[in-house]
Amino acid sequence: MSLFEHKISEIHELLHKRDLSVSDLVDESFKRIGEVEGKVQAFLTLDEENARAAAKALDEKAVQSAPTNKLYGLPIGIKDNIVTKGLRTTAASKILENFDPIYDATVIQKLQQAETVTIGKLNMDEFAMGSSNENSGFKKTLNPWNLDRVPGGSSGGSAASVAAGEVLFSLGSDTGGSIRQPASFCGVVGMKPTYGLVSRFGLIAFASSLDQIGPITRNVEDNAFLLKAIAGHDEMDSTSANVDIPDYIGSLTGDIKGLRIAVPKEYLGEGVNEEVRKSVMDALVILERLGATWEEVSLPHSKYALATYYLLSSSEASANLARFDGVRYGYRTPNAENLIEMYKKTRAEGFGEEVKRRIMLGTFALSSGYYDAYYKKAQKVRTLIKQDFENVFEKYDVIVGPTAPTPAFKIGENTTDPMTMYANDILTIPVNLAGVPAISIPCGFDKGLPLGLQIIGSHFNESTVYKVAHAFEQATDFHKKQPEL
Ligand SMILES: NC(=O)C[C@H](N)C(=O)O
Repeated sequence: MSLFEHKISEIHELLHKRDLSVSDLVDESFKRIGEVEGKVQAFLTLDEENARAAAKALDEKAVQSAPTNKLYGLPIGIKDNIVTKGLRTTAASKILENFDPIYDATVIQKLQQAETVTIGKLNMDEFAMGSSNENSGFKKTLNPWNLDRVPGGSSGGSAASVAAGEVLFSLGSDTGGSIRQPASFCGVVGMKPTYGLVSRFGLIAFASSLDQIGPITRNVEDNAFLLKAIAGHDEMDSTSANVDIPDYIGSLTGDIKGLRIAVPKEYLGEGVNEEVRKSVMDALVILERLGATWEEVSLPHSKYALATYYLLSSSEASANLARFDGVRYGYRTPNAENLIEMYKKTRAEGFGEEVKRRIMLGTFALSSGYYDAYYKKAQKVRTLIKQDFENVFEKYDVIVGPTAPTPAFKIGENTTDPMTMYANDILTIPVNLAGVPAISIPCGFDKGLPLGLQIIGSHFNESTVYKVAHAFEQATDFHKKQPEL
């Protein structure tokens, strides 16, 4: 059995009793990477030398006093759009191929305080634009459950590395489903926190009003530990919320008797695969057995979510990505005659197809004459979508449905028409537009491919989301299955 099949609390216990060292954990990580990385391709950069040095230093420290910090010495992988000082950070884009940040993101500083060990940086869709990792500027990560399938995206490397046992846990980011959909495809637990709960300082911006960093783990308890470590107010992020961070672990105990679940009819309708629908219905039976009740509800504006998201996120991307101009960061074309040509060629050569598509879409939506018809209208619809959620949460504690309409699709299956790729986000996007928290946890399999259950909470109510997720996990075995690699 791999060390990483243990929960954080169990590993901590072993470290505390000195039955295990941090170097053992880091060895385990690199041993596994040596065995499976050739197949899975989850990492863009490995940081072996520093990871081993950090492990040694932590082991020496532990001789003086036994570690009390729960995350002490645990090997973590970081999505490559989160900046790490001196460690190459590319956002999977050629335009940042050789970019070494000069500072650490706030979440990285927090992990340093928690004394985790960074193993490396994980593959993703370029600038987080995509649902399959096929838009990475460097390579395709494959699904550990079936190497012909995508791992999901954009945090595909983050989900695949955890599922493959290369790291104990990872950080991803979620703008329209980028943590939850890959978690669903790879059979792991992924949490998109409430907008504002986790600092975005040092997250390479895609769509600033939607982006959130969150944890990907093998089980719900570990996820709660990691979120607790990275959440909290940060004056470096003006949208960071000043709220108390509850004891998520404490909230896992206790039952879900009397809990009221809403199941949106829009989330089980046309386009949702039969096995996916069945796994959600079976999950509801289990939740009922645990004492919860459920009713069908409507989120009537869901049908506008996809269009709203792709308008707003592309508009924000068109503004955010203006900074990649060959002057300030990264790549600069070697063959330009003048400044304007330098800008044009740098961006034409540095960005991939999907990124260019979104910049053009967003620039169009923001341009004078179209702004009111597209951008402004989308902002209004976003408010209606948010209100849909608020209405449901007046009467219900959580909303439950599938994470994605299908299990992991085949590599190349959705690449010819961007719309089919965008449609994969249909069940995750409304959550980002509303700013509420949601988790994906394993809830079944379809022909050997994992399926995810999405549990959505009201603003800053991660505790209730975790409690329901944990109760379901304790009553099922889906999270215990491992991919054979
Ligand atoms: N970034 C995300 O959350 C993923 C989404 N599929 C997108 O391409 O925008």
